[in-house]
Amino acid sequence: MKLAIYQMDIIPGNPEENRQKVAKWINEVCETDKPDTLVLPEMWTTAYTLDDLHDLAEDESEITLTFIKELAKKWQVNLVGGSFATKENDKIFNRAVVIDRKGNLVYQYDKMHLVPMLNEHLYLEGGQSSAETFELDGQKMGIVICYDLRFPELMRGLALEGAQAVYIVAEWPEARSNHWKVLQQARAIENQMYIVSSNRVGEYDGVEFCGNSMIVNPWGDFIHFATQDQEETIVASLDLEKVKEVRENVPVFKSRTPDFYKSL
Ligand SMILES: NC(=O)CCC(=O)C(=O)O
Repeated sequence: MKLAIYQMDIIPGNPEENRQKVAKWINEVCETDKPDTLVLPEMWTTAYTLDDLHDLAEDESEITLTFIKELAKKWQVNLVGGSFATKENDKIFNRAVVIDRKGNLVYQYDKMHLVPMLNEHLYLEGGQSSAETFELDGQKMGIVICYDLRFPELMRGLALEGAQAVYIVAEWPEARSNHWKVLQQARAIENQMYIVSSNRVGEYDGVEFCGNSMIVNPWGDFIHFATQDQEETIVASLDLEKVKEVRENVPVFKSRTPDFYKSL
C-alpha cells in the first residue's frame, strides 16, 4: 500500500481556504505519485480555534465530508481524512473520517480522550465508543487522534482486532515533541504493527507544533521522519508482510496471559 502523508500548516478558522489547500495537494500528489491512500492531520479545516467552533463546526454531512468524498472518487484513492469539528445534536466532536476509493465513508471515529492542556473538554464532547478497525483495500487498520496516542489500551485493542497499521492524525505541540516520537515507537514495538502519523506544522495562539510526521515499522524503526517545521509530503509504501514476520520472530501475542491481567 503506497501512502502519501500531508504534513500541513493549517490556516486558523478558515475551512474554505484549508479545503482549497488540501484539494491542491491531493491533485498534485495523485498526479505525480499515484498513491493508494492519502493521510491528513487533525482538525485541518479550522486548527484549534476552539472559541469559534460553534460557528465553524459542520453538521454531519456537510461541506468538508462531501468535498473529500468527491476527491477520493475523482482520484480513486483511499483517504484517511484527518479530523474536523463536526456538530451532532448541538454537541461538537473532533471526528476522524476514512473514505474509500469509491467515495464511501467506511469509518468515523470521535476522539475519546480530550486534551486538558488545550482545554478541549470545555468546547468538545468526547467520543462515547472505542476506536474500531476498518478495512482499506482488504487490509485491517485503525485510526486514533493525537492525545489518544498516550493510551496504550486503545491501540492494543486495535491490534487484537487484527490491525496491521494504525494512523495517528495530530496537532501535537513542540513542547512535548519527545513524547510524540517515543510513544509512536513504543506503540509500534509493543503491538508489532505500523504506525503512520500526520502532524501539522506552524503555530497557533502561541503554540508551536512539531511536525515530525512519520512511519514506524513493526520492528520500531523510523522508516520515514519528516522535518519539524516545514510543510512536507511523505510518500512511502507499507510492506504488510513485515507485520507477520515480526510477530513470528517475537511472538508477543502468543505469549500474552490476559486471564492474569487487571482489567482497569
Ligand atoms: N491535539 C492533541 O491531542 C494534542 C495532544 C498533546 O498535546 C499531548 O498529548 O501532549
